Amino acid sequence: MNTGFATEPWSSLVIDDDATVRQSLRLCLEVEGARVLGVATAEAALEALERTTFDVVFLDLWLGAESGLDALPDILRKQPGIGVVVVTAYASFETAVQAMKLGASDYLPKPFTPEQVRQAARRVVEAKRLQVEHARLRERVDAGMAAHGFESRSARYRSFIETATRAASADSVLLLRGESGTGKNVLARWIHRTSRRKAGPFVTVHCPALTGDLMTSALFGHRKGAFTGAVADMAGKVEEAEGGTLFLDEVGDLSADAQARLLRCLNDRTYERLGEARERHADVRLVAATNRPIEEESRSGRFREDLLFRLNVITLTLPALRDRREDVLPIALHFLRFFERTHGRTGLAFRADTEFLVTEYPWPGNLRELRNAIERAVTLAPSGVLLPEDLGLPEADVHEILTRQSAPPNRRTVPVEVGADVSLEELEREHIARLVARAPTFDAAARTLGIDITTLHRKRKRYRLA
Ligand SMILES: Nc1ncnc2c1ncn2[C@@H]1O[C@H](COP(=O)(O)OP(=O)(O)OP(=O)(O)O)[C@@H](O)[C@H]1O
Repeated sequence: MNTGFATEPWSSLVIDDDATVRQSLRLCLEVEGARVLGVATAEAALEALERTTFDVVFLDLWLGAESGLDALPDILRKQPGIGVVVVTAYASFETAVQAMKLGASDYLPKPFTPEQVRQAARRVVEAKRLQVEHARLRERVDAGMAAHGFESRSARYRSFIETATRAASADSVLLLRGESGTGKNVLARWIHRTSRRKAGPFVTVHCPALTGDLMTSALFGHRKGAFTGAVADMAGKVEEAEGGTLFLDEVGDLSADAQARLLRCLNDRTYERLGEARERHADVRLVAATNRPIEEESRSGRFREDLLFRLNVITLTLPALRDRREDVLPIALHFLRFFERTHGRTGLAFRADTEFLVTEYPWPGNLRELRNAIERAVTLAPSGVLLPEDLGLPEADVHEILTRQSAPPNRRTVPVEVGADVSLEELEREHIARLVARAPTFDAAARTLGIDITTLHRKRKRYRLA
């Protein structure tokens, strides 16, 4: 009978050198709907973790001659974020603290009751479910935020989006490139939504999170018993994405085996689950992304050249934020309005020097860094007027940019005139100053200059014009 607290199937790895304890933990957990794998040694546990993801691990702190505490960091490295409950007959406050410091989620003293096991498993599984839910909500927030995020004043970016729109409808393999935080994940999701596969699923695989057989089985699935730890048949992400789009983030991190299988899947649309002879057909559109120079990895033999050719048919390279400066302020204002709503604040505005900083800062972390800075300011700023320090940017950069802003314009002997020995900036400043002085309104001045009103205000601030 399954009296389980979890509505979805979940799995547990029990690591204990005592077969009786393994058996009693198995019984307690199976009643709760878990699929359980029991192993006696740390080595067997690490091997199982290499191949299968588990929701919760029960780890005995005394594994014969081995110490469970020593194995704990390796377990957490194999599957970052996995919940580990440490179990021991020699419960002491110090070992508990030590285990928690090393990253354990909970502590179970021996002898335990079925109710204690159930409670410990429930806490870990529910915390994990909440994390997944949080990530899902975050993705929806990002997708919602991006609804206006493809509008642009930059001719270069607009032409990029036009190309991306054409590529989206083509149903071919796409490779998205660009620095970290330029929006490859958001673009991939948008490509899916605008493609003819939009009614199908969109499935993301973050390749660096997977290694070895675990990667192959996560992508292509496995058959029960295919390896230690394969406690049930499992479909892979390729199957999950059937009829839709499979997004491989950081594709350069694919293992050699996964690369070979993916190439075959792209070439003849077939694959097999690990440990199964049955050939399956895949109707999936592949979108891959990388922020690394994958050609170098191909030259060094880490990434198959034939797969790179296959992925590289249509490449979309997202520009860095510093290469589309005209978009920075409108996007920052978009984020400001967005976070105002989500944080229940109103009437927030950048002070003039904050606006100057937002426009001039190079944003090496691109859209992600901009979004985080604005969210931080909206969350922490004590007043409605956002100050430069509210953005939490590196102090040296802030100082350098704000010094530039407050530097008095050079006293010069040469009059600022067309054809004189002056820079374009000085000419622009002078031209805007004279036009604004004589135009009846800022709107009229902007029209004459052929720029929009926001750009005019930005330039007035930048040149410190009245
Ligand atoms: N078009 C957009 N409009 C508004 N915000 C965006 C847009 N694209 C991305 N962002 C913001 O930037 C953040 C980072 O985007 P994303 O994760 O897509 O970048 P990435 O290039 O895939 O980064 P990495 O290479 O580090 O995985 C998103 O969480 C979102 O907040």
